[in-house]
This record gives sequence, structure tokens and C-alpha cells, in this order.
Amino acid sequence: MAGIRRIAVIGGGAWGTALALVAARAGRDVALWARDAATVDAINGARENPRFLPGITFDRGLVATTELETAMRGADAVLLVTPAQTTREVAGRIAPFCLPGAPVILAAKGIERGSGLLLSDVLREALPEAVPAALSGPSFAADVARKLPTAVTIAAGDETVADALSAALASPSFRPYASGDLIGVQVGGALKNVLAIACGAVEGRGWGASARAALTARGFVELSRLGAALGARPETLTGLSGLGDLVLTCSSEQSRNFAFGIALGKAGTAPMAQGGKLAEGVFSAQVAVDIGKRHGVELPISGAVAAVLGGSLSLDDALEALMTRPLKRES
Ligand SMILES: NC(=O)C1=CN([C@@H]2O[C@H](COP(=O)(O)OP(=O)(O)OC[C@H]3O[C@@H](n4cnc5c(N)ncnc54)[C@H](OP(=O)(O)O)[C@@H]3O)[C@@H](O)[C@H]2O)C=CC1
Ligand SMILES: O=C(CO)COP(=O)(O)O
Repeated sequence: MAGIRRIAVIGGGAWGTALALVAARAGRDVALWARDAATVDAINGARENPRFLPGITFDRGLVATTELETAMRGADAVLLVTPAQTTREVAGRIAPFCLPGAPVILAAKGIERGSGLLLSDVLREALPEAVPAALSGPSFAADVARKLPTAVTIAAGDETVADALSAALASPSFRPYASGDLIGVQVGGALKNVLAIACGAVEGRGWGASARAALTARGFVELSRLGAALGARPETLTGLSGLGDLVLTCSSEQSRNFAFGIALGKAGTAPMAQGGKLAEGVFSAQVAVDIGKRHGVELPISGAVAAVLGGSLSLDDALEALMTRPLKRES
């Protein structure tokens, strides 16, 4: 496909702002849309997003706006960076301004709750003229905003589209790998959040580093099985957007999902743990288990997370249930 000159970034939170910086560093003409006027003013004026990236002054200027039509004008590609559960609504809002055939890169990590659809399928329903793509991998927004070295996967059904998007966003501090596996990239991104909550809970409850490593490894088995059942490629699941992101978020307090899990672990039950920050795994846990059931894939760890969050199981009972499952051969 032709070179990508102008990119609209939809969503002025931590990741939207960081990805707008990525696109600007790569030499693209960038417009960032946020619905919060104070955030837009701070980005345009002080080169900061104090609500979502406190303490970081950007290395370059960005153009932000609260006007969706202005942000979308002439965009050859769109980065959609609002929470997963808002994808349908926001895709519908940008639809009137989206150039037909423009790639829309999904940067959220989750599964739509009501429908059980991956976000690329949500996009196909809400904005059928767009070409769905996804960007995912081990990448904290604050690290990326600070220009720390990061590598991610960018996937699209047509690999030449993924190649073009990778070329449009690459810079010496941001290295995308192109992929044709749109499903695998999305499954990894959604599942790792659920598993990071489990690992955080282990940390918060004081169950030790050995338990956390075991959970990460067995969690990877869940992620791989679900991915395989949905048609993901093995190299995607072991790649940046699968194992890479799982390892990052299951081991760092910088992860909001892991931090949510720690709070959950300290409280022992779900309702007291909400901290106000976005933890996408909360919304993906049950729907992932439901998708697994439909495909004959058991997800015991994700199921335990869903049950604890749903209030039907305490953390201590969840651990006992996991530890006393029938013994089996490792696979
Ligand atoms: N932060 C990170 O390190 C990374 C995040 N991601 C993923 O990116 C997605 C977004 O995360 P992140 O940017 O960190 O989240 P934040 O909580 O930092 O920001 C969310 C942004 O989305 C906006 N928003 C929320 N609901 C709507 C809506 N209905 N319509 C329009 N805008 C809306 C918020 O606006 P308002 O301020 O007005 O509420 C806010 O600007 C998540 O799926 C996350 O998993 C992926 C990789 C890294
Ligand atoms: O996806 C992320 C890093 O790759 C960010 O993780 P959290 O949403 O848990 O902060």
C-alpha cells in the first residue's frame, strides 16, 4: 500500500499520547483527539499529559484537538486507543470521517464483553470500510513516552498493510515487527491482562515468587491453547504480543493489571480492590472463559480470576481449587 503520511490518534490517555509521540518521532503528521479539553490544552501548551503521564515532558510538540472531524481530516491511518469496551462506540463516532480503506490500528487490549468478539470483529461491524490492524506487545506508555527502547508487533490480515504500518511508526526507539496474525496478537493482549491480575494477586497475598512463576508459565499454556483454538499462529503466541507482554505485565508493578491484582491480593476479595485506574483484565476475564468453553478450551487461571472478581470465590479458595485440580502430565 502507498506510504502513510498523516495519522489520527483517537484517545488522549496514556497509550494514545505515547503512540502519538511514536508517530511524530517516525516523521508522520499526527493529530491526537481527546475528549477532555484540559488534556488537549496541556498537550498543546506545556507538552505534557499530567492526568495520564505525570512527570513527563514530551521531547516534541503534538497537535491535539477535541474536534473529532479535525483530527480525522485526511488521515491515511488511524490509531484507535480508547479502552477496549469503548471500541464499538468510538469506531462508530469516527466512521463518518474515516477514509475508505484506511487502516484502523486497534491498540486496546481486550475482548468485547457483550458479544465475545475480538476488537477486529467489532471494528468490522462498526466501521466496515476500514482495514483492521492491531498493535500490541510489551510496552508501557510511560516508557514509550520517555523514548525508552520498545519493540511491538503490528498485525493486519494483509501482511503488506502490516509492513506499511510498521514502516510508518518505526524509529530508533520504537521497533515494530509486522505480522499477518491479527487473531493471535489480540488474544495475547487480552489474556495477558487477566493473567497479570492473577500474578499480582499472588504477589499481594504473599504467596511468593515461585508461585508467580508457576502461574505465569501455566497462564501461558492457557493463552496458547485459547489462541490456537481461535486460529492464532504459534510464533505470535511466543512472540512480543504473547509471551513478551505476559512476562512484562506479570512481573512489573508498572502494570495496572498487576497492580490491581496486588490490591486484590491484599484485600483477599474483589470489591475492595478497585483503584480507579484502567485494568482491562477485569473486563476480559469472564468473556475469555466463555469463549474458551465454546471452543472446548479450559482456562482454570482465568476462570479463577473471573470467579474472584465476580465474588463467587475468595482468593484463598481459588488457590486451593487450582492446587488440587486432578494431577496431569505437563502439556
Ligand atoms: N498504558 C499502557 O501502558 C498501555 C495501554 N494499552 C491499552 O490501551 C488502551 C487504552 O489504555 P490507556 O490509554 O493506558 O488508558 P487511560 O486510562 O490512560 O486513557 C483512556 C483514554 O480513553 C478515553 N476514553 C475512555 N472512554 C472513552 C469513550 N467512551 N470515548 C472516548 N474516549 C474515551 C479517556 O478519556 P477521558 O480522559 O475523558 O476519560 C482517556 O483519554 C487499553 O486497552 C490498554 O490496555 C496498551 C499498551 C500499553
Ligand atoms: O499492556 C501494557 C504493557 O504492554 C500495559 O499494561 P497495563 O494495562 O496492565 O498497565
